[in-house]
Amino acid sequence: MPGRIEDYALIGDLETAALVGRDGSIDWLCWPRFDSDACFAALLGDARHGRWLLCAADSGVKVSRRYRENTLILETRLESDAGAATIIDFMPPRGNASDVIRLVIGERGELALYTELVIRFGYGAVVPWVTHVAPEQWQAIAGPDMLQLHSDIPMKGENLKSVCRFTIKAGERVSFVLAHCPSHLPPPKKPDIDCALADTEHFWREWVAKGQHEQPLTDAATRSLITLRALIYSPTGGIVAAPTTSLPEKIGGVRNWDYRLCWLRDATLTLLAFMNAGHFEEADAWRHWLLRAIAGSPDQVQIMYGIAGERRLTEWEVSWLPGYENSAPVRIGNAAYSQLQIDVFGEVMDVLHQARKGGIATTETGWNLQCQLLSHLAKIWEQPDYGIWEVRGPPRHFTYSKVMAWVAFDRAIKDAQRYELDAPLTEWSTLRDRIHRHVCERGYDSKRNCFVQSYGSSALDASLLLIAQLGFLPADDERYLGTVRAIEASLLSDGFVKRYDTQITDDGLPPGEGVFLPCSFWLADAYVMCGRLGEAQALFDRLLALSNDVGLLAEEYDPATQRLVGNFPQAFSHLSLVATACNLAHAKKPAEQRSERRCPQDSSARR
Ligand SMILES: OC[C@H]1O[C@H](O[C@H]2O[C@H](CO)[C@@H](O)[C@H](O)[C@H]2O)[C@H](O)[C@@H](O)[C@@H]1O
Repeated sequence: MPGRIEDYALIGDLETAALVGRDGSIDWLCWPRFDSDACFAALLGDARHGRWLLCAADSGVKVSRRYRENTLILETRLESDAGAATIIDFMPPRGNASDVIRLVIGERGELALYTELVIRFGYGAVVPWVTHVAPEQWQAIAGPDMLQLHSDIPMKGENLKSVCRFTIKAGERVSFVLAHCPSHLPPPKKPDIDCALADTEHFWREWVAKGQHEQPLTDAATRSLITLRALIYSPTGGIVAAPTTSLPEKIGGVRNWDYRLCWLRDATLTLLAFMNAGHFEEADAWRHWLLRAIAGSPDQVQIMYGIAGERRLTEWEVSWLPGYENSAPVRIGNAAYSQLQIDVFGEVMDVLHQARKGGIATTETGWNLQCQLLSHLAKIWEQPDYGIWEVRGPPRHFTYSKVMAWVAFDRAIKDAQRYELDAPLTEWSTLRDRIHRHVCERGYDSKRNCFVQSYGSSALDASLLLIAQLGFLPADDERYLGTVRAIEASLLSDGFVKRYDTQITDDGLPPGEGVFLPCSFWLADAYVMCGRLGEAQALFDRLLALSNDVGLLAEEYDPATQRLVGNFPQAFSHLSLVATACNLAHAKKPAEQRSERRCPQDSSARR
């Protein structure tokens, strides 16, 4: 059985990532890309679906973990009366080869360790052809893929696995390097482990140091930024929402989705987090990714793409995997890619607006594309859509979608005015005002004094917490304050926020899921906006306490079982953490709405 979701830590090489359990088992790894087939899929089944275990051979050994400071290098310390050792797990940022390196260092006395490598390509289905090239070198081949293992100690084949029990003494080191390469090419050379470790450490420390922020970031925000950076597919700048598929939003349920894709929403919000923390390089790379991905006819813009901008993301179910703790189905691809979600236009315009303010150059082509997107939005904003939550029930007029249509025109107008860009300003301004009236008339319930999830509905929706931060209404507007109160009264579970009530809203799925962590951060942001700083800090602290021992968060949390649920680690949760950390850092000054947020490099001169 796989571990609990919070038992996993992330390592990655900026093109893919692996999950390492507290028990020393790598239970998830898709190679060579985030969205490739997994060769270790025990996470969604069991050891027979592929994993790589490296752990103490005997029971009674204490385990503790941490990341080496400001890096993605994982250190798992094993300790018993007999001895102590540390396992260092890491993936060097991708060069010519892609490696998982596991280095065991004996520190005291002696410890018995055990390793077991089970390679199953094709999401746990395909048993490879394994050959013994040299005493300490193995190759596993199936179709297009080859894995090569170099180990300092001999492994032996046993029941379609490679296994070894060994002892490590104080001062000794044992290393394992597992590399992926296409099976038609010569296998890569074994890297120098010390150089690879030093380079990896240098890469991450340097990246962290590049951020420019007015106040020092907290450790939690830094860990979130490192996690977000690890979710960027470096060759293209595309960002996955999470490195996993089908970790359930409810254990045993069907709300299991593939997140190894690039959502415009999640990616733009990630970019806002990076820009808040002064990381502009990634913002620029993603802006280029975006312009390539959405290039073409504006009426064909999708809400998500593959990491290289692929458009066909057909969803299918993996019949041979039982799913995480039997939460079936396991899905690959995501049918939501063809949905209309109007908020995405607002998110894209907002991030491009923030990028310009951050001094990231805009091109004429980029601005033309924005203008075309807006002329398309002008035609469709009144249509019902599937909303930010991508409901699989009927489309409707989601209030948040319309608010974001307002955001789209608002930000473009501001850019056109500030940077003197060519634009139909009168037309856009008229439309912006019309959308505002539309939302205030039809998305607002005057009897209950709150905005509602969709026009005509009585349901509430946590996305409406963003209304003030987006600049749609001031935070002291009675309608906004009433919405915050209504959400506090109806959508809280153990003080955390559900995105909506799955018993009331027909989202096309059986009801029941955890609290959605980004929404809980939004409530903390709303408290900041409303001047309720003590409550904001208290909620933020409670949210931080949900992160696991190495600072990672899933998409959701189940207060009943006190477990993290949903895909892991989830960009949406971590980017929201960074945003709230920044809001709290600025909270002593008047709260700033997102539309007016200052950027460390804010300069209209740098276009
Ligand atoms: O629960 C329904 C939907 O759940 C997923 O969407 C959620 O995750 C996305 C990526 O983080 C996020 O952008 C969206 O706002 C969330 O609701 C899933 O990907 C959908 O297919 C599914 O319908």
